[in-house]
Amino acid sequence: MTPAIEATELRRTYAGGASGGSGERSGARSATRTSRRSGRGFDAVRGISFSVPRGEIFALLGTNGAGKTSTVELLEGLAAPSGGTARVLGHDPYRERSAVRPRIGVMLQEGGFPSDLTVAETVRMWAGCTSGARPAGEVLTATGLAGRERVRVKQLSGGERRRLDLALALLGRPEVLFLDEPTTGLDAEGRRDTWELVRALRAEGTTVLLTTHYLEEAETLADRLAIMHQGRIVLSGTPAEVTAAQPARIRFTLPDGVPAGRLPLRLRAAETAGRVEIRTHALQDDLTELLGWAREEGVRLDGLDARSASLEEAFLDIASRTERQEADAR
Ligand SMILES: Nc1ncnc2c1ncn2[C@@H]1O[C@H](COP(=O)(O)OP(=O)(O)OP(=O)(O)O)[C@@H](O)[C@H]1O
Repeated sequence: MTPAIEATELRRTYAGGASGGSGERSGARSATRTSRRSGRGFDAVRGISFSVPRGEIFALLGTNGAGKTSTVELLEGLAAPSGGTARVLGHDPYRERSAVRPRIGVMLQEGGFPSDLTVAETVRMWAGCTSGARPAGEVLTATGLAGRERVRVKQLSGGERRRLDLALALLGRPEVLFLDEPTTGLDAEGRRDTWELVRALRAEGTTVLLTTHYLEEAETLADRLAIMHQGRIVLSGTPAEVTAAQPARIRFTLPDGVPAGRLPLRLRAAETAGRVEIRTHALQDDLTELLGWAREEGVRLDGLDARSASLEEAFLDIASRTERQEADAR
């Protein structure tokens, strides 16, 4: 079966470079810009490949300015790639827009509806442009906006506007749903409601591609994810695979008079003011060895804490590692 979404060596270059000219979105840091400028302009997306099977939730993560929105816009058919190919439901989303558009739902970062319209009017207007639209009540209930129909868009809170964005994206019963930072601005409850809704959509067979800055969101929601940094995918896989690539951590405090140098050699440890941290890819073996050593030596390991890496650690590690590599290259 053709994947719902397929990106192959996808590239996006903004003409004229990213020197703060008109039309440029904010978010890039100067170091990032320098390394991504080429003769043709600014390389926001630098040859990325991934595919999303039907019915899967796929999350694109990345630092600010990594190229997530630029990628999603190519897949939505809002711009033509500068290189490589994008396929959505087997079609080119830019050239075959009329075949793709009715089958996808798009929630942009900024909805930009007329702010004087009410919620009900906005949904009606949108439904008028959507073939086979769901009843307004259904999408408003699904997104927690039932009862807010008569409120003007300008009177909605930021979180309620995100919900309205989502309601509109759902109107056409999309087979593929693109969600660009769907829960930004939502409170904890709103975020959880959105997660439940996205899971329910997956259960109905909808494919979802989302971008997010909330690592917990990707960890709990995504079947697979990719982490972008400076226009490239630097790590991808299931949340478990991505975190497994990172070392686990064992931390404890040694009693006064027991230097970290007395630990078994295998447990290469970093000590700061008595607190020891061991980073390891063999958590069980190293923990067993450490506990055996402590027992034999009669040493108490205060505040002992052993844990696998989280997605957040994987993410931070990637960001700092690539920044170090860049600094070295400069
Ligand atoms: N129209 C444009 N012209 C020039 N540069 C642009 C334009 N749009 C985006 N960029 C630059 O391309 C890079 C990628 O931007 P993009 O918005 O895709 O990143 P992102 O990963 O979605 O970031 P964020 O998490 O901050 O939303 C950034 O450095 C941005 O400044």
